[in-house]
Amino acid sequence: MSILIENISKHFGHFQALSPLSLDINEGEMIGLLGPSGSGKTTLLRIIAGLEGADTGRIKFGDRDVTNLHVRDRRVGFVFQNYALFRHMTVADNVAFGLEVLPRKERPSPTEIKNRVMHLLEMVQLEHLANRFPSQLSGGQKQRIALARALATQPEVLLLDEPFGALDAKVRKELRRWLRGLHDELGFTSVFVTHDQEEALELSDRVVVMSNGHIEQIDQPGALYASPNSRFVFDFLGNANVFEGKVENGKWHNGKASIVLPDAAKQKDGQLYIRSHEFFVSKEPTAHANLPLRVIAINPIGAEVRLELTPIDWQSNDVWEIDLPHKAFDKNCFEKGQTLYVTPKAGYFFAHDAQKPVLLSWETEKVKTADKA
Ligand SMILES: Nc1ncnc2c1ncn2[C@@H]1O[C@H](COP(=O)(O)OP(=O)(O)OP(=O)(O)O)[C@@H](O)[C@H]1O
Repeated sequence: MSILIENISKHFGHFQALSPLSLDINEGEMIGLLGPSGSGKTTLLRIIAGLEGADTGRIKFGDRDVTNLHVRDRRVGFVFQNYALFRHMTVADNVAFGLEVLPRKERPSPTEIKNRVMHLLEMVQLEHLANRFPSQLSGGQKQRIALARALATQPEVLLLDEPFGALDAKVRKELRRWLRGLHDELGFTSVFVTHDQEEALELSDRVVVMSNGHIEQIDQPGALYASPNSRFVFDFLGNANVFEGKVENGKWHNGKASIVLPDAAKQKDGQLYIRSHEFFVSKEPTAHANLPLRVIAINPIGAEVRLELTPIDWQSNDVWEIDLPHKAFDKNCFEKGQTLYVTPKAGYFFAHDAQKPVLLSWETEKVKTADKA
C-alpha cells in the first residue's frame, strides 16, 4: 500500500510541531523517520496512523483518502517502544486480541483465529511461548510478540515508534535484521521512527531526516551518507570534525593551524566537515595540512581505535575524534598527552554564504608522498 502525505502541518497550541510537509511512500517500502528529540517524528507517525489529526493537508493510502478516517478504519498495525502487551493475557491471547475485537462480520471463526495466532507465533519463532504471560518474557521476546500482534489483522501498513529503543545493542541488531526479513517476506509498507542513525541507515529503503518539524532530506541511506545536503544532516549523521577556516594565500587558516585549499575549492571562508575516518595521522605536519592536536583519550572500538584530540594553538568548539585501523595505530604508538598532526583526505566544505556543501578531496597519493617527506 502506498502512502501519500501532502502538506501535513500540526500545531499544539501556539507551537508548530510540523510545518507543512509532503512525502510519497511507495508500496512495500520501508521508511525511517530520523531526527533529534522533538523534531516531530512521532507526531507525523501518529498523524499517519490517525491517532492525531493534522491542521492541514491530506493523507492517502493507495487511492483511499484516509485524512478523516478514524484510526480503527485505517487498518494499520502499530508497534511502540514499550511493548504495550496486556499483562493479564497470555502471549497467544495478546496476539489474538486484534482479531477478537473485529466487528462480528469481519471476525474470523475461533478455529481460524487459533490457527492464525499459531502461524504468527511460528513466524516470530516464539510458538513455544504461547501460554506464557508477558512478565515471563525477555524484552526482545515481548517486542516480537508486539509485532506478531500488530500483524494479526494483516495490515498493509505497519507503523513502528522506536520499536527497539528499550533493548540492548545486541538484541536490537538481531531484531532489526529480523524485522527487515519479515517486511520483505510479507511485503507490507513500513514507517518507523528512530533517533539512531545506524538503525535508520541499516533498515530503511529511504531515510527521512527531520528537524524542527520539517523534512531536511529524503534519500536512500548510501546517498544520504555520501551527499548530505545541509550542515544539520551532516552533523546528525555523526562523527564529523569541523575546521573553521579563513582564506589566506591559498590556505584556510585558524590560529596556527592551516589546510591547503584543494584545486576544486573556491577561495572562500567557511567550515570544512571531515569524517572521523578521513584522515592521515602523522608525527609531523604534511605539505597539505598543519593541524596540531593533543591526544586526550584513546578508545579501542571494534575494528578501529578512536583518538580524542584537542587543538593546539587553534580553535574548535568540539573535541576532535579520529578513527584509525588498529594497524595504523600500532605503527605509530600514539599515547595520551602526545602531540600529533592530522591531514584530511576528503571533506565537505560549507562556504559561509552557501547552504549546500562542496565535496573536496586531497589526492591521496600526494598526501602520502608529503607524509613520507
Ligand atoms: N500532545 C502534545 N501537546 C503539546 N505538545 C506536543 C504534544 N505532542 C508533541 N508535542 C511537541 O511537539 C514536538 C514534536 O514532538 P514529537 O513527539 O513528534 O517529537 P519526536 O521527534 O518524536 O521526539 P522524540 O524522539 O523525543 O520522541 C515536541 O516539541 C513536543 O514537545
